[in-house]
Amino acid sequence: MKHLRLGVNIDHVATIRNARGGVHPDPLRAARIAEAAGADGITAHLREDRRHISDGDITRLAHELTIPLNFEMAATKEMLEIALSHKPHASCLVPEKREERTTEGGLDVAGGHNSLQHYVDSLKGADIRVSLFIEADPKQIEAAKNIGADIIEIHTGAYCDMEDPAQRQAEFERIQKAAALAEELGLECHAGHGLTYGTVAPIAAIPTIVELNIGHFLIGEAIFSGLEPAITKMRKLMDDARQAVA
Ligand SMILES: CC(=O)[C@@H](O)[C@H](O)COP(=O)(O)O
Ligand SMILES: NCC(=O)COP(=O)(O)O
Repeated sequence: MKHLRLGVNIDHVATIRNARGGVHPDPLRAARIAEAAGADGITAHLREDRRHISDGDITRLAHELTIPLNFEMAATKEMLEIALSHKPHASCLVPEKREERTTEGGLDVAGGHNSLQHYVDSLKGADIRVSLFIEADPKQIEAAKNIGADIIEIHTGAYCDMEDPAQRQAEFERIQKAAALAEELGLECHAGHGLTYGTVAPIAAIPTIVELNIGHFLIGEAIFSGLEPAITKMRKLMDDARQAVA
């Protein structure tokens, strides 16, 4: 059974910092705590509007982290230049709409692959692993393979938000099939967005998923329990779910 990695997304440490300006709380300090608590990597999304993570945060993370950095970025010239200057372990291309509250869906790789090809090639040319954040849709997964992505990250937001059990089960099965297709095509499969203690186990039990990226819930939970205990608990829920299917 493949090891299931946990990437801790620290964006919302920066959200809290930015509410007052200044330097507290520091996302890099959160990243170090995450590592001590068993995170395998750190994810940070430098949004075009800089609503949370800043350019300075990315510089510090890229230079000071001892675990891999997954740099989430829109497919823009500005972000590409930043990625190429820091050479993170991986870059995950995500769709971005300035007015959205959070990432609402996946990239349309199948419909717009010509525009993404340049970004995939440039990042890979700099030895940066390329991930595409997409919906659990076979068309998108095949398109990701065709443009040379190394990884897909399946958007789990809809699965997490669905309240109707039948609908959630249907979305879960779509994710399960998508993860199997990714493996068949030789793509590494990650998943994330909106995952919580309550929703993580079924996703963690999908054997062809090798990494989960989790942020907003963990940072919120850290207010009540502390960051290290919140991550330790998430890690245990993931490991227990994985063990149960081994
Ligand atoms: C792409 C993704 O799922 C995360 O980076 C997420 O977007 C971060 O949080 P916000 O959407 O709130 O910026
Ligand atoms: N790519 C998903 C991610 O990094 C974390 O999303 P969330 O847990 O903050 O919703």
